[in-house]
Amino acid sequence: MAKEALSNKVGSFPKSELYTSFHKKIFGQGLATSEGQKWAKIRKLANFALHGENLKGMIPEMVASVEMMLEKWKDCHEKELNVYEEFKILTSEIISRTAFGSSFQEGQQVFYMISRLVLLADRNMLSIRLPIISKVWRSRDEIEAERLEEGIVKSIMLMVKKREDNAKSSGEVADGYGRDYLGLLLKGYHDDEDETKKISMVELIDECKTLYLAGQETTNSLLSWMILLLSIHQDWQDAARKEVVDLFGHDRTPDVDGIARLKIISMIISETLRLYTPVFSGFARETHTETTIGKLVVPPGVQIHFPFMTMHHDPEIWGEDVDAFKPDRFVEGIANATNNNPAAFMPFGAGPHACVGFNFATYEAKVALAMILQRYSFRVSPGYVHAPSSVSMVRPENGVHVILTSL
Ligand code: HEM
Repeated sequence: MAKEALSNKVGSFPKSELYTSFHKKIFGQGLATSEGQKWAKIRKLANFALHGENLKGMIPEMVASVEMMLEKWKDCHEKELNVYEEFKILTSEIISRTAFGSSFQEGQQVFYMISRLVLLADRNMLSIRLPIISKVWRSRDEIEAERLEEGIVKSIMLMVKKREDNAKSSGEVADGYGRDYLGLLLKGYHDDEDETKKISMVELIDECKTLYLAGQETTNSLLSWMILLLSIHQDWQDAARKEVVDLFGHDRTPDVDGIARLKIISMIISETLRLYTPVFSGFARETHTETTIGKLVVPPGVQIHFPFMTMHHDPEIWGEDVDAFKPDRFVEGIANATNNNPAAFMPFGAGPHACVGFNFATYEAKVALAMILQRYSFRVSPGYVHAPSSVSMVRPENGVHVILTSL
């Protein structure tokens, strides 16, 4: 039923209005929250930017970002490291470089401001706004959120201006904006020939915000939980390392062909996404007319939520060992792992709004994990305290502390 509703073939389950003014400030009218023509226009662009040859072309940037992180780890032999904080910088660096031709350092303020907005949104999820009073009085959080929003817009505008100036000085305005996401958005913004492709500055800014958030927090969560699970399950860590070393040795960097052959790591990624589903629940959808879903007749005005995490922990689908880390449940594919119910596994959502960064995230996780396994073994630090929390994503509240051993 969840898949049917998310597939939304007849347009019966559009996304609901965002919960609070805080969420509106985070996502604006970006890809993750828009519908119809507006969504289709940007989705086409994002598909082009994040798939195929463009995606393959991003692998050297992913590798370079991981190398930067590993360079810092050189003095960490037998020391404790909070990989959650390390991956926060890594995933920010990767999305900054690949989508915006920038760097973590340059985008640092935007990342910080977006994370702060996410915290405020979570804190105010259930706060009630009184219609008249809220017009004249704003809470401290609302005032801070407004300042943050202004700051984010300002920083993105600076990045946009820099790219426009570069294009002008190169003399190639049409193609000089670049082929990354920012370049494609700017081309759309300056497109005077085709009204259907034209993008407004507000849309452009909302898309940048969406990608800064969606492209960073999610993969950070995946990588952190994966390292934790492999620290606990040393047999799987050894198996994954063997696979990597057989393919790339201890110092050859991962390439496209090799990445496609990382079967054990693919299984580990799936099992991690099942146990610690970063996006634990999709955006709510809402019926606008009476709609039939499966055998259910849903009246108009009903909000539908998609608890991906709960679906991934249903013993009827996954068996009695549902809570155990068993990557080999995916060895024969998703249909086999889900007792012939593949729609029960949807860490990246389903239907037209399914994650546009699915391949990007998978490449990123494989490249990072492979390069770490080539150089280090790792085990859980005695200082680690297990505290998964769900502030926007399923994240480790106290970080993931491991002890690294150089190989
Ligand atoms: C492990 C990593 C990731 C997970 C688990 C994940 C999960 C998801 C899920 C479940 C959705 C659908 C939400 C819904 O339908 O309500 C989604 C949508 C989206 N994701 Fe991801 N995501 C990940 C990484 C990324 C990355 C790296 C990017 C960008 C580079 C990205 C960009 C987006 C965007 C823009 C959407 C909205 C798509 C649309 O509505 O058309 N995601 N993601």
